[in-house]
Amino acid sequence: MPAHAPESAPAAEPGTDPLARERAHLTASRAALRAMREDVEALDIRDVTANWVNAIVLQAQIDDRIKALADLAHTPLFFGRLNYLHAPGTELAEGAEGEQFYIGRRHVHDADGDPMVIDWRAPVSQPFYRASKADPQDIALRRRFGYTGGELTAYEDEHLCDPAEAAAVSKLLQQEIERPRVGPMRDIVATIQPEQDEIVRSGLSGSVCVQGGPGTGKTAVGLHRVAYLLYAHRDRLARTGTLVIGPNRSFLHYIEQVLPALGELEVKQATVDDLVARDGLEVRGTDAAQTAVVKGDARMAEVLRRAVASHVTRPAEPLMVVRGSRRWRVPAYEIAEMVEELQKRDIRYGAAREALPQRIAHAVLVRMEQAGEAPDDRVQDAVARNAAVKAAVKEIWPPVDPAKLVLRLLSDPEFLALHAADVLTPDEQKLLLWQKPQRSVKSAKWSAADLVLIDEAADLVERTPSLGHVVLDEAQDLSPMQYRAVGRRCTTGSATVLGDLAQGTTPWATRSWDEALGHLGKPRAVVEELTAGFRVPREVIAYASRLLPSISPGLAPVSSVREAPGSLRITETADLAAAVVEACRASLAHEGSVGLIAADARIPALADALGAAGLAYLAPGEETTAESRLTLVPASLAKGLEYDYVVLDEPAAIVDGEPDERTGLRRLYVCLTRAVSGLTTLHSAPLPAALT
Ligand SMILES: Nc1ncnc2c1ncn2[C@@H]1O[C@H](COP(=O)(O)OP(=O)(O)OP(=O)(O)O)[C@@H](O)[C@H]1O
Repeated sequence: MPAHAPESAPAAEPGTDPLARERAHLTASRAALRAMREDVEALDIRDVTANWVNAIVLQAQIDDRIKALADLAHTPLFFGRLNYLHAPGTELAEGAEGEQFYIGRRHVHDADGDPMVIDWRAPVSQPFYRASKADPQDIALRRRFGYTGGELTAYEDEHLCDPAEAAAVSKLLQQEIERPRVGPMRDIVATIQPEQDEIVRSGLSGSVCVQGGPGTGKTAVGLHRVAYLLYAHRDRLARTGTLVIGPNRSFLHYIEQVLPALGELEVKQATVDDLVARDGLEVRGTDAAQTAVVKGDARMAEVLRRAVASHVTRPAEPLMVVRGSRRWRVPAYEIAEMVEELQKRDIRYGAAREALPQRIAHAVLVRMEQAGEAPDDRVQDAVARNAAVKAAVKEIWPPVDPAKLVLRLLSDPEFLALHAADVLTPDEQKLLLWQKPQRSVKSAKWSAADLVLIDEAADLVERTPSLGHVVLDEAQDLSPMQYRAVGRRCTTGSATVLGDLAQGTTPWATRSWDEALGHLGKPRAVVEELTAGFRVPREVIAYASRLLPSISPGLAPVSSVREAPGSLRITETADLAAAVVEACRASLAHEGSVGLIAADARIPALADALGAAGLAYLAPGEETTAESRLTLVPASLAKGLEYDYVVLDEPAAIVDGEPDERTGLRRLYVCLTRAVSGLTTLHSAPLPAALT
């Protein structure tokens, strides 16, 4: 693959030097983008808006459009070029004229409407990511551009139909991966790999699950998939909405810039706890691991279903409805039939409760007609709202408050036993019950798992609205009940599930994707695997992979795309704190971000040591800047994050910080796989045996 990168760009005339020609196209594209923005800015909406509400809505849309058309100085407007052998869409006939397209983050056109830059998501851009020598997809030339600080400084060509040209690894891809990290996660549009692109562009109707080791690009792929789906199905998703779910705030903060950088401003982000949060209910309690496991077990859904359904009772008395001088009697058995029929239907408790008065009213109307009256719909509505009917419905099909229901299940052993018999063992029931029964919904010490139960109960009463697409990252840590909570938010939409079974660190961590997808309600989702690692250098991933046989025996190690000799250092030391401070200083001598990762319990001591040494540090989620590049990371928050250099403090303490050894080793695996350029492991206690 010929690469071209003049050290100092010669002042060549456009037309002679290819790089100068490309730069001229960049300048012209920038001017065209500016003109597009100015056109939008010049729009006068006074004549077209009928009222002030319209005007506000339209102006907001215009402002978003102006924002989306911003020319960001450090973001290349295009990063690739394709020369087609034939015009796309035409017959592949001899002599059909080829066309050339520049591929970039957004569509730019000139004053005549002709494209200067094509959106990376457009169908004609696809071969940029997928074409190969084996399958050139009608591409004669693929050109990748290299930028330095917003300047186009290099390009790299592949002649896909030239059998004489040897295939080679792209240097620009290598450089992009190794570019020092400062600030939040960035997009990978310029270098999406073929196997990643297949996931990014898979259709909206199907759900996809991606198993991939650390640094294989799962998060990146999930976010680019949302951007792609919004492009391909903009109207539908604008109506139904999209959501990205991540494990915690600092992770969400780390990824929050990626979609806006791709021009997508409307995607919501949340943790699972955010999804199930309810007004007025605070999480103030924690569960012991064993209890949380039972609360997160899918069998709880059956317990809740039975408990909700148990509120319906058989009518004991006939119903008397008085209208004017007439009395209408509906016998108990007839109401019982209505109740049974509603119970059999697949509708929510609340919807059935609303349907019952109408059924009763209908029975009354039939009697009126038999008596020679001619009642209309208004009469039926009036009967349905009649006080006697309302009272009967309240008795037979009372309203259920989801939080009160869960409060009762967790406080009242008899009520729990009634609904959990033959679902949960007596020991499991005991684990569920609060030591001290809680008195009110407001004052109860709800745990995170309790709120998931309340969410399930709420969905039994009233259907949860579904979004168009949900991306679920770090999915391996969810309990079955949490999968259900996510699943009911995409019942009519689709999901992208991302995770790594080896990184599961909760007591209920996912054992198999098939099982998890069943709980999510997407059993037919396709499971894809990503195996090429873009973050961790070969030496470091090989070291971390020694843990795989102990933590996830079936999984193959990640094969890193990068060789970085000297990237791994393991040192035993007597004075750990001093060695850690020194290692942080040494790492800071390099460009890029530095993460000091340690067992949660060791964080205060290390904070003191850094403070005493005059080393300023950030907490995860705080943005690294060129001035402030060191983050002190508790092991429990390291998941999903990455740093150019990682200093890892006392692996044994990280393992010991977890309730069991396997979880401890998994936590260690996560921590060992956060480094892009170098990992320094320091220990005074012996290293865990699985690592040596
Ligand atoms: N095709 C690519 N080109 C350039 N960089 C890439 C590519 N794919 C992934 N990366 C980079 O590799 C790093 C790891 O990606 P990402 O965080 O998405 O991996 P992950 O599989 O989610 O990792 P983890 O399991 O640790 O959460 C990121 O910096 C990402 O930008």
